[in-house]
Amino acid sequence: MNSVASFTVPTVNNAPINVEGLTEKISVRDLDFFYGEHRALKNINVPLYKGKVTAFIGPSGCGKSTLLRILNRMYDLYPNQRAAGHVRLDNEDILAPSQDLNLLRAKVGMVFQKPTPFPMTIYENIAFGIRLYEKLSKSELDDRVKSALERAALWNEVKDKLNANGQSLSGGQQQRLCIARTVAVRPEVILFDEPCSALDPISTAKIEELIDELKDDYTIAIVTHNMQQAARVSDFTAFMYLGEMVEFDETTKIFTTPTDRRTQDYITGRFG
Ligand SMILES: Nc1ncnc2c1ncn2[C@@H]1O[C@H](COP(=O)(O)OP(=O)(O)OP(=O)(O)O)[C@@H](O)[C@H]1O
Repeated sequence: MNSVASFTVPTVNNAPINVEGLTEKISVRDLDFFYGEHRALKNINVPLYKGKVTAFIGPSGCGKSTLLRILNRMYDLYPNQRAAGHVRLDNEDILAPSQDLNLLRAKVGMVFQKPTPFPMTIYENIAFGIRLYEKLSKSELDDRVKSALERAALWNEVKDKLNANGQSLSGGQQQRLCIARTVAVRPEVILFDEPCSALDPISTAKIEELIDELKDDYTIAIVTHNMQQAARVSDFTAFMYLGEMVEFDETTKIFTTPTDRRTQDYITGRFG
């Protein structure tokens, strides 16, 4: 963790501080995670900077998805899964038992590997989530649905068929629908877990463009196996190996002059 050293203590009295003008939106500190007895994450320390995209890379099984699923307490849905340590969102520990999970998941949205539209209309796919959190008038709801679809660069393709089933869209459109659904509840952080792995190159390019646009308003984390994608979309990159955070740094640094030999070997395709 040599190059990450300057990032590991960016708090003063538990308050986020600026590191070279950056604000930590999420601070992961001394985090362990267990599937039953299996310790899948070991002493993870990493910041997610506000308004930036952070990519998580590393060989299969190194713990990338596990880490992402902790950031909105998704693991809480499963027995025998346990996190220990600290994850602060705006300085509030989201691992605290008192954490309101609905509120947390409204603030920290997630887009999965496989597009997962609900078996309902395009309109309802978006409106459904909004209604869980807010009571809006019909016209306010219409406006919100429209702006979420615009934000996800899907409006022009679906504006004349909002009553069609969401599952009738192409894979790439379905993934943008899922992004619109996430954006519609106005989260502060968006987690992308290999969002393009089921998509063709054109749809992938659209999602990458979208991520680039979204980062102006959201803090973004993305798990990807695609090194070019990590290099293209992210500002910071975290390289994980066997449940450990090996190196975290600016993406340009990770891809040009990584500090750790294992990072170098991974990005040059020597393993993984
Ligand atoms: N539900 C589970 N029960 C038990 N162990 C699990 C479970 N999910 C993941 N693991 C283990 O935790 C470790 C980390 O898995 P995780 O899925 O987070 O890795 P990953 O880096 O996202 O992998 P991939 O790139 O293949 O998706 C692995 O050793 C995996 O076998």
